[in-house]
Amino acid sequence: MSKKLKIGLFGFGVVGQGLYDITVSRHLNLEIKKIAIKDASKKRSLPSELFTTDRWEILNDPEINTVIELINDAEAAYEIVSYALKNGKNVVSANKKMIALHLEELVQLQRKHDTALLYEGAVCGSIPIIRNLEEYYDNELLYAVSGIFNGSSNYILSKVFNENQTYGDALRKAQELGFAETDPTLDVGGYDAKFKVCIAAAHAYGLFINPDDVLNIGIQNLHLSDMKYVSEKGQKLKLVPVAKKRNDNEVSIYVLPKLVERDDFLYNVENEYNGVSVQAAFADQQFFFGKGAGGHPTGAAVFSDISALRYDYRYEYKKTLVEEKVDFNNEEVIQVYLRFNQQRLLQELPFISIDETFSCKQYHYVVGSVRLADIFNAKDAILADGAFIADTGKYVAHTETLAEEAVCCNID
Ligand SMILES: NC(=O)C1=CN([C@@H]2O[C@H](COP(=O)(O)OP(=O)(O)OC[C@H]3O[C@@H](n4cnc5c(N)ncnc54)[C@H](OP(=O)(O)O)[C@@H]3O)[C@@H](O)[C@H]2O)C=CC1
Ligand SMILES: N[C@@H](CC=O)C(=O)O
Repeated sequence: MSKKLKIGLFGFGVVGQGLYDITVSRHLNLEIKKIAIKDASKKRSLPSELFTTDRWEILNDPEINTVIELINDAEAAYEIVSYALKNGKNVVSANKKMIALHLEELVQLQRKHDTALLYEGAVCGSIPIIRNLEEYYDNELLYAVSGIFNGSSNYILSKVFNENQTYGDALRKAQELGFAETDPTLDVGGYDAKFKVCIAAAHAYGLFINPDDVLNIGIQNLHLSDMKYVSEKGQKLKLVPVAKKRNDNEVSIYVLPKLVERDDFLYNVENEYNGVSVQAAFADQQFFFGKGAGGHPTGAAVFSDISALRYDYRYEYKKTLVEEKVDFNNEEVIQVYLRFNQQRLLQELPFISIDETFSCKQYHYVVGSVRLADIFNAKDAILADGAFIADTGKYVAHTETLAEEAVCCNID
């Protein structure tokens, strides 16, 4: 027999309303008792008695056993979620920024207070990736989790490449459709994808990472010359977060635009759709595809978490408990395309090797190998130059191997 859920809902925006539509169309054993919002003067589609601007009406109501947190303010969300967990309420949240910034502590709170926090909707909207990483890949050796994790930037890239829309128009449309974050820099700057991949890494590898230590550069400096380069090569450009094993003990995590070949599953992922590729030792490559943003797709993931709470489902974070720990670092070497304006940028971003160069009056580009740590250190300079950097996806031997080769060949 499933538990009756008495719900306090925080947020009645794109996702909150999407979730509400789903709950009224499916008859689970649950009731939304109160909805907390911020602006009391906004017109609502439901009776006014259902709404409050006082969070304590929900948090201190002993009848409410489940809090659904769907607000667009990560700091307030952290206060609400941690208070609820400490006070015996289970929580569902879609707030990837809040979760990624506080995950380790939120896991401790769940353990200490015997409460559950579920957040499938926080990573890739409707795609059920967290529960799969947690349960299905429980004992599988995972080499890599990567893909398209941000619907807004993918929507923008689809519109500018396939429909000749301007970047600004496409971004505005993504905002109108409710895909973009309140601050869209989070989307186009690769922060949102970074928060999501950090959460995924906790379930894939048992790693709690400070997102500030992870490289993220997005599509914000995309220029016509970059689009020309990509199209001439018959490739597509996607914003791709990567979490991959370098060896038994080390994991690399980063977010960069990526040049994608026609035979890559990501090539055909367009608009607000997301795609998650899991590379596992025995299952080999698997690909999950679905809507990554929007009220109903995200609401569906939140609804599935609510449904799971009726049966006391919780994440066990099993991989954080194993003895053989893995570490995160930025030592990986990748091949990148870098289009830039000022030659001095190459002093800030030291290339290990250069495979292709081009120069004209307006701009220059190089294709070559570079350490993630060096891109991380040069991030501000890259963005200030107006440069655009993208992972070519071409395999590069690890730094140690390159260093060994340099010694063999007597290269400095
Ligand atoms: N949009 C999407 O496709 C997806 C969004 N998410 C995440 O879901 C969350 C909600 O996003 P979304 O629905 O798009 O956001 P919206 O901006 O559409 O809605 C935000 C809601 O939060 C309410 N709110 C803000 N601050 C507070 C507060 N302190 N107390 C109570 N209510 C508050 C707002 O109130 P009011 O109505 O009064 O303004 C509004 O109802 C975010 O964390 C987002 O990152 C996750 C996956 C997909
Ligand atoms: N802004 C996000 C919303 C879903 O997480 C996105 O565009 O993917």
